[in-house]
Amino acid sequence: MRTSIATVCLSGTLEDKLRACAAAGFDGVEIFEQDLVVSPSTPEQIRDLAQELGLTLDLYQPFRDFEGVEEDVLADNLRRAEAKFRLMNRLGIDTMLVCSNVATATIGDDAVAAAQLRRMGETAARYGVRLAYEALAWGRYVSDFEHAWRIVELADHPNVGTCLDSFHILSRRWNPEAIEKIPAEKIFFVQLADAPELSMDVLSWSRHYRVFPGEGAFDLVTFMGHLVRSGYNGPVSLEIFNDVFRQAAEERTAVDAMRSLIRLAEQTSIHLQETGAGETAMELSTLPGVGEPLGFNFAEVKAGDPETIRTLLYQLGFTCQGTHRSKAVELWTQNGARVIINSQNARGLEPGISAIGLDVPDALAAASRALQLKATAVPRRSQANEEVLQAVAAPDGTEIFLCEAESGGPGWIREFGRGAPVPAAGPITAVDHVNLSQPWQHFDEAVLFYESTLGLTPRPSVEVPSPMGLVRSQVMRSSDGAVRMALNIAPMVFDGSGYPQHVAFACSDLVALARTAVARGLQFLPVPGNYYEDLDARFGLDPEFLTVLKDLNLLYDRDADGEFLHFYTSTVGNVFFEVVERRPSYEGYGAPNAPVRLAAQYLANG
Ligand SMILES: O=C(O)c1ccc(O)c(O)c1
Ligand SMILES: [Mg+2]
Repeated sequence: MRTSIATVCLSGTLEDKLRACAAAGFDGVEIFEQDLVVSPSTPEQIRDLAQELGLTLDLYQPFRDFEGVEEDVLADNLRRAEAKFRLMNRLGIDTMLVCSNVATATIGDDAVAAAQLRRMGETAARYGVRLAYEALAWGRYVSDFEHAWRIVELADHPNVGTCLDSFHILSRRWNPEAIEKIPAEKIFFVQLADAPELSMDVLSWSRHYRVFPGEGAFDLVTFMGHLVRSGYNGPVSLEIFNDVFRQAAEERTAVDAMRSLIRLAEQTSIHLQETGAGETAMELSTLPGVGEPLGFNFAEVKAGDPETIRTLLYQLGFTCQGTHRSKAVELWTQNGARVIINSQNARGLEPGISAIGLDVPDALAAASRALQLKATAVPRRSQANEEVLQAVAAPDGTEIFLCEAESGGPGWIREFGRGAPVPAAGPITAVDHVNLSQPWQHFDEAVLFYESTLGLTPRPSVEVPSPMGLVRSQVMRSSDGAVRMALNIAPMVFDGSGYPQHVAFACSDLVALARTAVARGLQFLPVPGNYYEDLDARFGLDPEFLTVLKDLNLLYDRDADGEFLHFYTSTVGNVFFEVVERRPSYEGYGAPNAPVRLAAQYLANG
């Protein structure tokens, strides 16, 4: 699959955009006219830069409001088109996108539109230019890709073909199956965009809310399946009009874009296999398949001064297993819950979650997959007598260690203390989930990253009101729930990196644990009295039980699967801990309690 991307997807100058696209690994780009018009570079300089960067210039776009017009308007449109053909010759671009007329068309007659496109095609042919006619979802007379194709068929000129854009097709709920009826050689170009389900006029939806494939609600895998079956083998190009991407760092957006295409190619390949497609012209590269993660191996907190984290863990019943042989790193455990406190090169650093270890079926395959999906490798030094661990960095900077579970505990434990696991009994059994906050502008990117690299499945996102604004929260989990990660939008007043994140531990007896913690001086996140009155009104709880909850600052929820008890510690630096008890198979996260937690933290942290 030849990958391409429209320059309109990115921020910066045209040169910045080209460099970012090349660095992210795209084969080519579509030049969006406005980017060229505002550039001080000559067309020849842009052509040379693209060549230097190894990028093909696949499309010049858009040419607007050409067809369905009166003869005098047509003459002017042809003059305008010819000027652009000359420009395209200087740029070395051979395909122009012509979108269906939205503004100046007065004649809703296919024969007229076709005849006019044919005349444009005749002129284009003299410059070696091909025209890719695209139905805009809000076109005056032409808004359906099958209609655009009928006009192209009527125009019957070798230089006139069609451009398919998944947004215009799927936003209007046109059936993409009909793509297979278009001869592949008449599909001159293909643009891909995803979008979230929104109810608004289609033009605003298209111009502001498009997202990369996999980040929205469209079924692009099925769309791609029809495209590949048609025999098309040209560029597959991302064309994403999105207000956020237009102001985000272009290098990062381009990587997010590339990741989405790599992932889509893999999914399409699997889909085609499953539906028995056989040989296709387009080759789709796949990735090492990795099973879902099997559990949390560890969570790591980095802290300049480890003392506050040590105290919290002790109060929660953890035991220190000792320090690492060669590094300023400590291991604290309680049954299957392992927390590493890392104070290497961390002078002055506030405590915060720095790494998560996951047990996966095949660590090397998982790391290779993540790297091919443009995760950043984490440079690590291992000594002769140490475990070699695979690690990649997520876009949010969290290091993800890909480990393999071993009976008797991970091998790396032997590098700590006296080398023998300290049996740490206690009601905490394991890490239940990890909650990572994301800067708002990178939320979709984070969801796509964790979904595509780790094989976690996103659950529907929820919005939690807080004194700092609405916090979007999305849980990603493995199907058996052994790995659960919640991604939260950090409210805008924070820069994301400094917004508290947390590790939640699973516990078999929360009340007993809370009592031990109180006795050891743990600072709980205080829960307001109003909450307990509301809880009683909602659930009609046994008064004695309600008193226990209230005295210990415990939160409670209940649904058809069971009951949920949990509490939060106070925040130190950028991290706090939660302890949860699922009775017996409650699957949620106490969503009704999330606003209470956020408001209490707002008050406590100022
Ligand atoms: O919004 C637009 O005008 C516009 C322009 C060119 C395209 O390819 C497109 O899909 C939309
Ligand atoms: Mg388009």
